[in-house]
Amino acid sequence: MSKKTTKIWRGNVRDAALSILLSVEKNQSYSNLLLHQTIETYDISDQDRALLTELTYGCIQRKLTLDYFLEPFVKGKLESWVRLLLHLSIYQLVYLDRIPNHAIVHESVEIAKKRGHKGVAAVVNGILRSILREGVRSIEEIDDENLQLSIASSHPLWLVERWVKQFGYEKTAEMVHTNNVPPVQTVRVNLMKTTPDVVIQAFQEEGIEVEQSRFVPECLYVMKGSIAKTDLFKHGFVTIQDESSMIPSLLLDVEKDNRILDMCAAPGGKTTHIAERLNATGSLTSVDLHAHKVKLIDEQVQRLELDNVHTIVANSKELSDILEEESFDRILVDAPCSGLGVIRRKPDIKYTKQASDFDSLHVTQLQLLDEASRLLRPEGRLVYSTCTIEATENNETVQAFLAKHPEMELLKDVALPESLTRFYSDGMMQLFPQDLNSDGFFIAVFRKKGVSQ
Ligand SMILES: C[S@@+](CC[C@H](N)C(=O)[O-])C[C@H]1O[C@@H](n2cnc3c(N)ncnc32)[C@H](O)[C@@H]1O
Repeated sequence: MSKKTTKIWRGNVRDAALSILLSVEKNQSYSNLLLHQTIETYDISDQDRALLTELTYGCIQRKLTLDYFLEPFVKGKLESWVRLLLHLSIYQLVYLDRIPNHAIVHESVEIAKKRGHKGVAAVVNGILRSILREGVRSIEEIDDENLQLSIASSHPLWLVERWVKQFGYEKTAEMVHTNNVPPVQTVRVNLMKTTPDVVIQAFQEEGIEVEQSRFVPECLYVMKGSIAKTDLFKHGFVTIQDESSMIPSLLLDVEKDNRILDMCAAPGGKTTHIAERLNATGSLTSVDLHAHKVKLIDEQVQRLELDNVHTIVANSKELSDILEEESFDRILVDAPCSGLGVIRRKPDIKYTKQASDFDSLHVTQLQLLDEASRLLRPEGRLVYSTCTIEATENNETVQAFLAKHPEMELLKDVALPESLTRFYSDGMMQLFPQDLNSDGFFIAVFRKKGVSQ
């Protein structure tokens, strides 16, 4: 079976979804970025965008389950695009009930003809008709508990086994199932300009339903409506940000005249949050390695009308070459990490990470923390955060850092909203996606001991 053409089939949602799935499979880009590009190139109508998103994310999220359903019906080897086309069809047959079965089969056969030839179309037709006749096999018949969880939730077995060892079966099961549930959008209210009550009222008048979080006071859940095109967003009253990502800035305990450093700042979610909590007399230096990413911080700073942020393009592992040692009251290291806490937003991550990635990230994270300890003044506070739940990058990075830096200690008592205190213990906070229904996150809070100690 050979591929005949990849010419764009304008307006065709399923062909568009297939082209995204193929690019993700070839590691060409992340699904969320491809989705935006494909909506443009395929000229997908407004009403079909939600279906395109659902098909794309659904097939990536359920890849291993779909393969498990497909396998008994396949004789011989299938080309990647044919297998992904069958995933797309099985996904619709099993998980969506608004599209009639005959329409699903018909459309898949048409795509097979267009991308391949009549022979491929006959194979696709035959497999789908057999599935309709016989049904898909049960996952419950898998004996091994971890393998069953891996197939049911479509997370690679090695990750499931690793997490069961680290967190136990129940926590892992809750986490992998939550990873397949779409997140609720959250926004952060810019406290420098307004209050949550005023924003809730203003959104209500525009027909947008939001609810205030009981965890982070400036966080609102968007229950109905879209935020990105509202005036409140354009004029900097709110920022779209996951709730977990708001917590590191709370834990930084910003005081009005602080000199603050954000060492891994782009695209600026936490930097702008810190700046919103800082008085005009305080200052915030925000650093990132990449110029194009620093531009994104500048854009957000401008939108939010913040005038206390100074951005720098630099390697934060070498910042003491350009910034004065022991000169910052607060430092945030929101480190590069494996991102295993954000699988709900970027489902492709779970198939591409390897254990060796955790080790190399651990080294980078330690180098960044080393530099942070040089730049922090005695009695200053350092917050370390990642959006992963992987121990190598979290607890183990913290322990290795403490072992090397006797001048640093974990802060056991911190001010937090009451509803969050149960997640904080011994200077650290590990959030799973199921805890606040938000990203999986890790945060550690350090203090540099005073000169007399
Ligand atoms: C987790 S992201 C930061 C997210 C950001 N704090 C926010 O809330 O929007 C990590 C960032 O670290 C940056 N980074 C990675 N290595 C770096 C280095 N050596 N020096 C400075 N920035 C680095 C990456 O470019 C990336 O933007």
